[in-house]
Amino acid sequence: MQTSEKSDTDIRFVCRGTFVHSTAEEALQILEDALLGVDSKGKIAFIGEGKDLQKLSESFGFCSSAVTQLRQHEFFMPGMIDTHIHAPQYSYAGTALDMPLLQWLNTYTFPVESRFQDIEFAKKVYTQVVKRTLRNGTTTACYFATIHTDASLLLGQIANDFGQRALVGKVCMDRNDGVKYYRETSEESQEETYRFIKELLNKKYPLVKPVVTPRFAPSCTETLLAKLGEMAKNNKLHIQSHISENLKEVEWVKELFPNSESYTDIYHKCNLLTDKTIMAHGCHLSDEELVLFRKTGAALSHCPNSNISLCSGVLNVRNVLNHKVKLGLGTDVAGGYSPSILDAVRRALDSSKVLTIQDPEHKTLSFEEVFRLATLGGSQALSLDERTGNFKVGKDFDALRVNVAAPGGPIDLIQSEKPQILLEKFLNLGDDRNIVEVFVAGKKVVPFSEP
Ligand SMILES: O=c1[nH]c(=O)c2nc[nH]c2[nH]1
Ligand SMILES: [Zn+2]
Repeated sequence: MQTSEKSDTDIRFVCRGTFVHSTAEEALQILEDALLGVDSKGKIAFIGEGKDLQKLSESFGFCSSAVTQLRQHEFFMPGMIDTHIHAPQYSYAGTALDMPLLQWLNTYTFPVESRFQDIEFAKKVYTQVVKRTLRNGTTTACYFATIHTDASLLLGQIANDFGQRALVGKVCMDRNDGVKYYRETSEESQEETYRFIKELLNKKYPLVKPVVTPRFAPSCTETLLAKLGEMAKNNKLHIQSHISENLKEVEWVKELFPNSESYTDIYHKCNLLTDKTIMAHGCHLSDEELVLFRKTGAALSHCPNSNISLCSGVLNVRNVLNHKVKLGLGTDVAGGYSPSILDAVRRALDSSKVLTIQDPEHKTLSFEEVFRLATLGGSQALSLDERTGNFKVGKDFDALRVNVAAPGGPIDLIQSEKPQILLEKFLNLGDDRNIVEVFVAGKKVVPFSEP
């Protein structure tokens, strides 16, 4: 039994049933007939066994009749973590997947992102993306916005209003020869990033924080990258960017930064690789670069839908894990066409199988391992694992109540199944119809409450 030190914590609610989650030791730990109590601050106060109901209700002072009992085919799992998503690109998700990265950015992405100076358009898209991801079980999202400070602040406000845990980044880019009207001067980028961070922190949103966001090395001069590194260091901020997604991009980076040893070295020299850094993709990183990630504590976001959709490459997740680099999953909307981390789970499994087809020695990822990437792995990658990622006393209760046999849902259960099979079916076949409730920091955020 796990309990918090103080037994006089006010209990907000208690649930009883099956809980599945990951730990450092076990990719899948199943707690059957467990009792989990959430305190008035939204934190997990205790996790015990159903048979100890009486004892727990006495020491924590809750009424045993007020316990919510999960039904058959239901379980709780930790909320899923999207470690890389472009909120503005949700406006064209599901389209524009017919060209490689660099052309794709110039043809679709930059023209669309430039529209977000229109705050009404931003409000519409950002409300939709926050609602859609929450419904799909994303309790934490690490968002790229655009270069527009006020619209980026609005994204933070909308995530806060709907109760999603989020890191939000105002995008920085002081070079863009492809689409010249979508870029800032270096001074603007620095000043506006400073304003963005200050204003967002001043809001004191409990779950929404800023993240320093150079788009990627080709969009930024070395001067800007170094200034952003300094800003992140002085204010102990999160950092996000892209790295080694596509081979043409890697070649281009070599031309733009001839004095750097590698793509990773550029970010490293500018103080942008820290234990609060998350870099998307990394499909073409060398082992030496992975060693540098490990040394600095920087993390990778694996975005398999995007990597396949834009024909960028296939990340060897097994190799990343063997290098002990922190790793989470990302949808990378809209290079990835799906806003659901369940889709990222499936594409990660498919990608791993493709690697096994190419090399039978490759050790395919199991669904349990990918489940861990979608939850605990994501929280570690974002350095938020003190707060979220699994069910541990003292962490926030970020959770999905899953009903595998939800009426009208996509899964037909022929017979009663063990929790491990229920989870596997949900990961492979489930969708938002199976996610009957979503909790963030102990607050029910789905179904949405009436305004
Ligand atoms: O998948 C991606 N999406 C983007 O918007 C982007 N910008 C730089 N590199 C990128 N990769
Ligand atoms: Zn991206």
